[in-house]
Amino acid sequence: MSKYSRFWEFGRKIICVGRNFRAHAKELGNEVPDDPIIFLKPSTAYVREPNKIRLPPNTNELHHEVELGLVIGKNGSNITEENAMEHVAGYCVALDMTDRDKQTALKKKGLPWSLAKSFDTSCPVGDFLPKEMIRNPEDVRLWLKVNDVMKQDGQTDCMIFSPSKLISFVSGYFTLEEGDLILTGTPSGVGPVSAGDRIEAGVNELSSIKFLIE
Ligand SMILES: CC(=O)CC(=O)C(=O)O
Ligand SMILES: [Mg+2]
Repeated sequence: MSKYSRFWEFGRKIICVGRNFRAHAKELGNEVPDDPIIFLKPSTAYVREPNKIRLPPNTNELHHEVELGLVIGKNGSNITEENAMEHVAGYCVALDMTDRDKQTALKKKGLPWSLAKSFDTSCPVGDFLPKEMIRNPEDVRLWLKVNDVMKQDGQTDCMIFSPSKLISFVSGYFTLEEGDLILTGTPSGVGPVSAGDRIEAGVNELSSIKFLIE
């Protein structure tokens, strides 16, 4: 068993990348960024099956975003793109649950997105997938169904910034530590979920998660 098989218990950083897929930036009317857009979630955002995703306070529009998670296995700062993958212990399927209404209101005021993105249970995660299980993280299918209807189905080769580029960029600002998780952005098809809905999501056919909205 890998040291990282319960990476969410390390209590480390969850570093998230926004607008890393052109089609998703376009569907929300956002510009395609010149540099990665980065935000953080606290470790209290983690939730695992069979626990449920809770609606944040006063939400009108909770959105699902399926993402590929990179689990960091080696500390480092100022990591080069060439060496970046040496710092990855493995992968997981993750959701970046987002209070879209709140995010839109905060964006209009030029304020940080934390309340919209970082609430308890905003980061459901699947099992740890050791690095050997995904030979090329730039060739992975990310999919998500709500109540058995496919809503997101994208390939990581459509990422604007590759996993290596993201690790190199982020590590120039934050020292990456063992057990950190990087969420690499969502493909298009994000949309609302309500109490009682069932989300199922996965990477390829390798790993899938099922969560109920409370
Ligand atoms: C607009 C967003 O919420 C950005 C984001 O999280 C993404 O994955 O893209
Ligand atoms: Mg996201």
